[in-house]
Amino acid sequence: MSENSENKTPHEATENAPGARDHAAQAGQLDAADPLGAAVRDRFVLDDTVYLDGNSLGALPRAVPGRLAEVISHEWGELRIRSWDEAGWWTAPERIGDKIAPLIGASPGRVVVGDSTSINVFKAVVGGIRMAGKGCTEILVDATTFPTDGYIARSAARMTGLAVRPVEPTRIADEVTERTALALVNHVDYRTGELNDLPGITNALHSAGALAVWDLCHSAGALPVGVERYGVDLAVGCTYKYLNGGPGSPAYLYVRESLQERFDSPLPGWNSHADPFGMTSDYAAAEGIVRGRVGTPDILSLLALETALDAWDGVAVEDVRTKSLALTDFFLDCVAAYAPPGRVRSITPYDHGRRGSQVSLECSGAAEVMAELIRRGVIGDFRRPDVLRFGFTPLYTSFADAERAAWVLGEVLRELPEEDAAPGAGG
Ligand SMILES: Cc1ncc(COP(=O)(O)O)c(C=O)c1O
Ligand SMILES: Nc1c(O)cccc1C(=O)C[C@H](N)C(=O)O
Repeated sequence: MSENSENKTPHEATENAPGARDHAAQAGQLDAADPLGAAVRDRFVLDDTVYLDGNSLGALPRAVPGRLAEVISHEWGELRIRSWDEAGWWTAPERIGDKIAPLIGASPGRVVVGDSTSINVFKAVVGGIRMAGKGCTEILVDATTFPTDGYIARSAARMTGLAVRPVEPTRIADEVTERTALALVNHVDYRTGELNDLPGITNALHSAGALAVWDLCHSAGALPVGVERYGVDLAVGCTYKYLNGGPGSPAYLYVRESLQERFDSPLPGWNSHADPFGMTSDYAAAEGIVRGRVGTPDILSLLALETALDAWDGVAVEDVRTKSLALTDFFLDCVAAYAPPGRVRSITPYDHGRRGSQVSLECSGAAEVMAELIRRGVIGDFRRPDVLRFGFTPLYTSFADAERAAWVLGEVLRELPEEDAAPGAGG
């Protein structure tokens, strides 16, 4: 595999002869030796395109359509209202939370599934502020965050009378003060694929008396998170990326066990009530992670997610991480070999300790280049102004996919001369 990829950058490549597809044989060897390999890949519906957009929408697990058909025809069609009890609909948010828990390093009873990530950010930030000390006057927000977290955090701060200070993740340890209630940080940067230092940042926040709130959207299912091991206080994440739950599948909220009793949800809907069918006008929060619930769960999406998570049977997230790093190393090597020198530059760190499971390449005319890649069957995505994003989902991405994507990228870059590729074009 790429022993010295950390010293090599795509723009240093010198060999670009079209036809010198010299990494293809290596891809075959790596796939043959891959312990996740074809059997796990076969759990997904794939076609002959190279799908490198699982960091935005994961592929469809093969078992989901049949399960959904059964839920619709039997549980909804025949059992109807009885399914809330008889088919376990009512308890699905906690049950499926327990299925996600091991993937992020949590014990049972710490994760509840429901609502969107944006809504869970709101619950976590306001809930965190309500647990913070009286003298706190501000929250810190990852300056590079996916926008929704920033928008929600600013609104939450406005509602609670606190200030918001955007801080680069690497600066949080220096910027946190005794007046900081919490910091909201993305574990992996959606744009660059950079992995932020969750243990170090969490520790620094705790040393200053602040809570650590993590957005795991781009890390859960791609690498071990270790929420309990590192003492994370609150975390949120989506399930439609590396967890393959489907478009708009419900998100999750993690609350550290020792904080659950103090977790005062800003959205105390009836599903989080200690006695929801008491239908009383007074609110009494349920015990435990149930208090992270709001209203009626989105059962069809929830149950699709539950079956999607079966694709993890027998798979260790540590093995997924090993393959993810091998895939991204190999892709960077292939890009170095196949792309015309100087046309792309990786903005994803080469250092394994700082890399998530995607490779982002800065490229002039990126919108046009990605459109052409997609036309040729290589599906990544584009983020303005000039970033090509390639997400690697170790459960189903093969080394052959990585090689083919880099090869087609090389072809496209040779055919679209740089001067024709307007920087920042498209949206
Ligand atoms: C880091 C991060 N947070 C939040 C979101 C979005 O959350 P929601 O599912 O609420 O749209 C995304 C992606 O869409 C994301 O990448
Ligand atoms: N959630 C998405 C959607 O509903 C439509 C299109 C894309 C998305 C995404 O997830 C974007 C993604 N979070 C990103 O990293 O850019």
